[in-house]
Amino acid sequence: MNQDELKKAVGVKSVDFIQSNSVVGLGTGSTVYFMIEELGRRYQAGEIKNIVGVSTSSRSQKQAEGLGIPMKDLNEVDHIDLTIDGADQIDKNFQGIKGGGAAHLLEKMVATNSHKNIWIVDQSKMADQLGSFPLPIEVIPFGCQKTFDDLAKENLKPEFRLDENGDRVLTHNKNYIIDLKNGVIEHPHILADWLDHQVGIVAHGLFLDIVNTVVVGYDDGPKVIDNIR
Ligand SMILES: O=C(CO)[C@H](O)[C@H](O)COP(=O)(O)O
Repeated sequence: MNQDELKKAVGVKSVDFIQSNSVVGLGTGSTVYFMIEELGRRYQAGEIKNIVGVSTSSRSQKQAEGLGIPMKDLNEVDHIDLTIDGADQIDKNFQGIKGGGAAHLLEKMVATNSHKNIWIVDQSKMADQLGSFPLPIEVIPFGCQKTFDDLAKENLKPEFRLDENGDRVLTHNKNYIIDLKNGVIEHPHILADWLDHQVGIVAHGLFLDIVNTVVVGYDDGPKVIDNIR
């Protein structure tokens, strides 16, 4: 199977976890795309009824609305039953890096307001340790060079993320993304704690102790790893 087929297989499989009468967080990315397509299909067929979606990006919002899935803002729901999202890297302790699509602030807010979180990934995302995927940091534009310098002083090898025109990528909230390219992250909790305390950083892509179930796409089919925490 090619990578897209693996992504589709896990996206479709993960919809088995969505129950009728529930509030569902919809992640962002090319793997989640397949999940939303399948959710829309089952919703239209009446196989899943009475759900409300909460999206993590305008892309997912538009896709879900186009499929007729009722959507609400995070402010309009008192809880989310389950969020299904992609990930950029998952280590052997099921800690993750997210934000490759620059949506990790909204994704983290939705994930931390969810009773349960499922990540859907193809096999290439599984790693022993985090870090070969650069760690995305969302920073406010005001004073961002100071924030950048602080990250550089810690030897975290920061680089502003640029688009195809060479302009700084803007997030949903009109912030910038800095990717940290310092390689293997030996102590994710220590780094996350430090980043959480830097003024000017809005959100980092370390998603620690969040996921409950991972669905991994392998050539012989999706494997569900459940009851992680
Ligand atoms: O964190 C994310 C967006 O901010 C995505 O979930 C992550 O980048 C995975 O995307 P894809 O399924 O396209 O590989």
